[in-house]
Amino acid sequence: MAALVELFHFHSSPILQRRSHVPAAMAGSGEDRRRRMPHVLTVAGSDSGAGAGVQADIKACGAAGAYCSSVVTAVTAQNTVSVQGVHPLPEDSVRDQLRSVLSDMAVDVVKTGMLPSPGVIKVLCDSLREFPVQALVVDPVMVSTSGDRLTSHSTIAGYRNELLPMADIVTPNLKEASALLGGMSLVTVADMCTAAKEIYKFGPRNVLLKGGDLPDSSDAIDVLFDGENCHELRGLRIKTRNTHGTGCTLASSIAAELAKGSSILQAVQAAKSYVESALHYSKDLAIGHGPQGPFDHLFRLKAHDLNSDRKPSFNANDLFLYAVTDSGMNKRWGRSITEAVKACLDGGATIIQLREKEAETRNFVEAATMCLEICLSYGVPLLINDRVDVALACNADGVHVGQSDMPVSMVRKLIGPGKIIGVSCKTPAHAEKAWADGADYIGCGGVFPTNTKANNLTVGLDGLKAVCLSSKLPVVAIGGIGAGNARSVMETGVPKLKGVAVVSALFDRECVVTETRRLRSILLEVAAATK
Ligand SMILES: Nc1ncnc2c1ncn2[C@@H]1O[C@H](COP(=O)(O)OP(=O)(O)OP(=O)(O)O)[C@@H](O)[C@H]1O
Ligand SMILES: Cc1ncc(CO)c(N)n1
Ligand SMILES: [Mg+2]
Repeated sequence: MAALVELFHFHSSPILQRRSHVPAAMAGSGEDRRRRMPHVLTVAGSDSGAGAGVQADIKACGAAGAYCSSVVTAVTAQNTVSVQGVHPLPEDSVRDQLRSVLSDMAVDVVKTGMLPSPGVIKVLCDSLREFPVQALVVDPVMVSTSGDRLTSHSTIAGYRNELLPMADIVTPNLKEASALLGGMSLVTVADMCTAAKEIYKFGPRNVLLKGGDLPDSSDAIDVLFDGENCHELRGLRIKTRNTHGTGCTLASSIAAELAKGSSILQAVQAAKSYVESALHYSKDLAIGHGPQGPFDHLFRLKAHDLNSDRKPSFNANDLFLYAVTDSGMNKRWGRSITEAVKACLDGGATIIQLREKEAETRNFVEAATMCLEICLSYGVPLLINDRVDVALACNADGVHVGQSDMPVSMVRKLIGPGKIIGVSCKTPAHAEKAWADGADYIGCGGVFPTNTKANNLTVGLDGLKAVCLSSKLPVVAIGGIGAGNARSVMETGVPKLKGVAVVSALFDRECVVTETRRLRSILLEVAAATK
């Protein structure tokens, strides 16, 4: 009876309150002032190929800045072709490992992967009752992507009846969700929401149904049901064969973010964006001969290496008043491109981008060469929109590309380490990728509706803030910005936001110098007020 009462009490308390609200890394008692690290314990199987399982978990947590201890439940022999063997460890060994870690090492979050038998599930649930943790993330591993079974049929009941009621979040893929629900077929996003709600009834506080294997979808769509709302989380689907271990990685990354103090939704979004970046970064990686390769969890270390070779000549403060030229507007007002550039420099623009969508290449290169000379005399960098060839030909200071232009990593290879690369981003995932690929800054927008760019999705001030908060690179806001609203943009006060980029507010006006001065004095006022 006592056990039952304890169990009931355990289930009804929000798990994130079980221990402390203070993120692990910040907690510190008077007696022990040693630095703490967010700590995830993974209870999972070993993957000899190291793309999934315990090995993936340790790397994913490491990449997120969390410590990861590991209780091994089984040793698998597997590679990029298939699973050749599964050797479950004795339940006593799993119990011993759990006790060793949980009794001593102040674990914040437990993440589970392969649990080979109902007995192991029982051992784990008992251990969690004895040593409560802040949160439990359950990845109900059942079948490998190669189709090999990683658990017995009888464990499905163990998941449903014992483990899921204790979980803060469970992360089935489509097949696992279907198995948990006795074979329900899942083909659409609407099916995924229905299934997530059904799985929620088993007792977990959140259900993340992963759509990595959703047929015919150009996006990677996951669905998060939190008991009230069904959030549809869309990411880019990266074209690669290197997706072995995405599920383990996602769950571990969620666990690490929870250990750092994030909410469930924040943790899931950060984890999804990390998986997307890692897949993108590793899409051409060649490890193994089978159909599904692993990816590089620690790509960020490499991104740092690549970027640390560079001596970036870029100063983020140059983004303060960013002028983007438009040939149509110049024509309308009867100005040459050099006249337009000189005028905005006189008004105090701090960086110039030539955006010439119609110009013939010969004329564009000539104009860019003249503009570069003018910019050099003002000590202001000149960037070229989209045309890497034109930037190279006139030796401009850099290039600005959009999401459908040449990928940043290729631009970097072509223009070399010393040049500036900017990239247009609408989402935190875009921003993450821009950084990993070696860009120098991000242009985020359209913040407001604009006529300069047709069919351009508006992200609003909230979208801008979200990108700035997640971005490791400096950001310039763009899209419908002018003297009337620049103040509201800069007053968002988000640290990475360095300035505004403008087109029509400068160039679709009678006097470019006057308009640039007007905007500059507004920006200076906000900067002075927020200092
Ligand atoms: N090609 C891809 N591009 C981007 N994201 C992907 C891709 N494939 C999977 N994902 C994402 O990776 C995460 C894991 O989902 P997935 O459905 O692949 O899990 P899984 O089948 O459990 O993985 P595994 O069993 O291989 O470890 C999800 O967030 C999913 O959207
Ligand atoms: C050990 C292990 N755990 C989980 C998975 C699922 O990807 C796998 N292939 N191997
Ligand atoms: Mg999986």
